Amino acid sequence: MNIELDGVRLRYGKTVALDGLTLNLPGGRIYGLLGRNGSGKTSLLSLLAGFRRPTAGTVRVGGHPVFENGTATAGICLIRETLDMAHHSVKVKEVLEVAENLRATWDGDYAGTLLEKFQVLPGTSVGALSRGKLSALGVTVGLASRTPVTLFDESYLGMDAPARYLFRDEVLADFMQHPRTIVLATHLIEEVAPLFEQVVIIDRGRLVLHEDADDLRARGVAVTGPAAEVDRFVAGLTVLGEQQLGPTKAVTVYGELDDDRRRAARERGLELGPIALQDLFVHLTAAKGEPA
Ligand SMILES: Nc1ncnc2c1ncn2[C@@H]1O[C@H](COP(=O)(O)OP(=O)(O)OP(=O)(O)O)[C@@H](O)[C@H]1O
Repeated sequence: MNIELDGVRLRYGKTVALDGLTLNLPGGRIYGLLGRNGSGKTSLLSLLAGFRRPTAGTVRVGGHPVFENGTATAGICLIRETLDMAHHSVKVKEVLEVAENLRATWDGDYAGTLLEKFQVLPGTSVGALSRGKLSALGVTVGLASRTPVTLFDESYLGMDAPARYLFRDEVLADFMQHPRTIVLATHLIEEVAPLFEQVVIIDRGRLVLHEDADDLRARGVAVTGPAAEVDRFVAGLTVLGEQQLGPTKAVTVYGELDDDRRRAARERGLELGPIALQDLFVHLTAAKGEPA
């Protein structure tokens, strides 16, 4: 299901959270939504879920405006860091029952399997869950809803590393079986970056880029080899970071290398490798005076 934003502006009183955002996200893909603190990610996802009305511009999902449109929002599931809907006395199994009643696409067996994998007991009350287990319940609801548009807003914060890896693997496996539009807003970029087909970066409410993840990765390169050779090779390039271990140095640079430069690197015994998406993100969103 396609997501389309046209000239979207969102204000909270005097604060402009989103400022003229125009974006077209074709359906059936996994998107990474990246942005620094306060850049507008949660605001954007709230608009997509129909929780808020844009101050200006249009938000359409599957071709339809979403605000106050129950038919459209039935196919959209937003999972935030904490479960919005659950009072602390409600039991886990009751949360799943509510989700089942809300979503025609709900898969109860899959929800049960996920709870087992995340080791969350159905009889536990929500208030008794640890932060990580609460997040696990949230992502269980998000995945088992199988809504055509599923939005995860930092929903796995608080989960330990094995649980986060489980979440990542489940997103991929379930997406392959049941393709849909998934948007993941995250600060743990490298952990989930392998999932992203396309990346959207926003900063101060404005679009910085919307690009294929592979094209974005190709915007930078890691150069590794003998320190002196590496220094000579990267002279004049935009260096994002460097690490040295004994005589070997690894430098990440911003900018694509043409074939001649790549050949020259090989002739000097230098290795060229992919750069972390997180390094590019830091560079592209660095404020004046910050390391980029
Ligand atoms: N309910 C609100 N009332 C007033 N201002 C708000 C409200 N919600 C968000 N804002 C402001 O809107 C801007 C965007 O916030 P938003 O929560 O969308 O950013 P974010 O990218 O999700 O941030 P983070 O990564 O820190 O969660 C910020 O300046 C924030 O202070």
